Amino acid sequence: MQGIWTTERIREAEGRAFAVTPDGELMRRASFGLSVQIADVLAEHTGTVSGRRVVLLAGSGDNGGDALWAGAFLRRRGVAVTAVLLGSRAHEAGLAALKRAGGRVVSAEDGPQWIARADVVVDGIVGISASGSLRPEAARLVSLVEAPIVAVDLPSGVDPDTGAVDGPAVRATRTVTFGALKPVHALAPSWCGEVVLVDIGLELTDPDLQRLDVADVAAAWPVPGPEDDKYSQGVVGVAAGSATYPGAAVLTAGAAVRATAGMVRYAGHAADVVRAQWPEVIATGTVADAGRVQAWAVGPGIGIGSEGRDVVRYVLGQGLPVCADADATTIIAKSPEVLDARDPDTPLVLTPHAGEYERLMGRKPGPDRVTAAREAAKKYNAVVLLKGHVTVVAAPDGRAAVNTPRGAWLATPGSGDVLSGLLGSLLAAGLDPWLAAAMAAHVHSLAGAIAAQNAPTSSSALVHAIPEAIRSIRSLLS
Ligand SMILES: NC(=O)C1=CN([C@@H]2O[C@H](COP(=O)(O)OP(=O)(O)OC[C@H]3O[C@@H](n4cnc5c(N)ncnc54)[C@H](O)[C@@H]3O)[C@@H](O)[C@H]2O)[C@@H](O)CC1
Ligand SMILES: [K+]
Repeated sequence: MQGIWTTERIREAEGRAFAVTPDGELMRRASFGLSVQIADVLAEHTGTVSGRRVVLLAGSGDNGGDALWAGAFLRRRGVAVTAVLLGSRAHEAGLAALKRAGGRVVSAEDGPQWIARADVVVDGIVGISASGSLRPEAARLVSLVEAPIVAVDLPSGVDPDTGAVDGPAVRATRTVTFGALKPVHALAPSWCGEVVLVDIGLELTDPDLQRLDVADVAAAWPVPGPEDDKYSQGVVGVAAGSATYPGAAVLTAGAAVRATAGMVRYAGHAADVVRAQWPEVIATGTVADAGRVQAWAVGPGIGIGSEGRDVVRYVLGQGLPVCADADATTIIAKSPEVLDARDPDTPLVLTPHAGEYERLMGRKPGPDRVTAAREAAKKYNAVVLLKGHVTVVAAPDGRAAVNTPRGAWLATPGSGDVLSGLLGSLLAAGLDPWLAAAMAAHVHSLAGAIAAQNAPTSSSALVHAIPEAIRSIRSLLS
């Protein structure tokens, strides 16, 4: 697991580190690491370091200080460094160091001509003390940049704790952060670019947010043992689709088939179509006839009428883990009494997108999606997987995981049905529901990247890419 800490926790850790390190030492570590990364981006984009031109956009706080000190280090490698000072003042020691090293310092007014000739621009405008979007002067200079941007700690203008952007912000090629990952790095990947973590010796435990490593998914993925048969690995029940919309049934059941070696049962009006597509699925007309399962994936395409409501109520009443997706979420939002059928100790995973979230909670998720997911998890005593470009998975006990996607190809019809089938199969295997949801999101986005390979894809292709995704994850173990 990768840990991610809020800026408040980072400040506390910095406070503890300050107390035991000589004055200026943390900034020296940070800015030296930063200078190495700036040189690396220079080399990557121009082929050389010495003789190249770097412009530092330096705000008045320590983020600007990091940039100015990094500029001083780059001077030693023969880089022409120009600092453009923003705000009322500059970090004094950093400014002095840059000047001593032979760096040029100019006002914001003179910035444009230097920015026009820069090979790399460094965003040292604001760091973890930022609030709101870029101020007009900074926004104007940033809009002129054509060179790659290296962001110091985080891209300025993006909220450090939520990743939200509500005005001008920096879009970085690379973000060099210090000590630990902050929420912005996981929640705003398209603004951060590649994120590089420089160790400055902060000590942090109990992360506020987590992100699964490939190794975590590999280690926890259920694998049949020699004693297992088709039942013992967990039988997944899929209640999805309708006679008019059989596609959701085929995709949800198909994802379950591809994600597990165990048995998949289907119940609903699309039984014939499901059987034709997936002969290995045991398909029946109703959930009551489905036979024994260890978990249910319910909802995609079942409709939100009384029949759908009866299906959701039945499934919730079985004392088994349930992934309630799509129409099932809307049914739960509109008729919360269906939840009375549920034993509160049995795992429930809700998988709303923003619109379904609004139905469940009576308000939009808003810019702080992690808090939004946590609040819904508390209210429903369920794991909530809040869909979006970045997926957030929160548990009622406060655990939260983020899945940072690879590209945006997954925004394709039926993609959610696939996630539902994946999640159902992990619940049937007996995994902790929060971990199951985070793992399903991880494999889903990897399968999406495999299916897409930088071109549009479809949910059917996504289903077929699931084994390849699992294989590539598990190959880490061999
Ligand atoms: N504290 C530490 O131990 C370390 C901090 N480091 C750096 O210090 C940074 C934090 O520095 P500071 O706390 O001085 O603050 P920042 O440099 O993040 O911000 C400076 C000031 O800018 C103002 N401001 C807020 N939002 C703004 C906006 N949108 N536009 C313009 N101005 C805005 C605020 O008055 C704020 O205090 C970190 O992000 C990191 O880069 C590193 O040197 C590593 C060590
Ligand atoms: K910055």
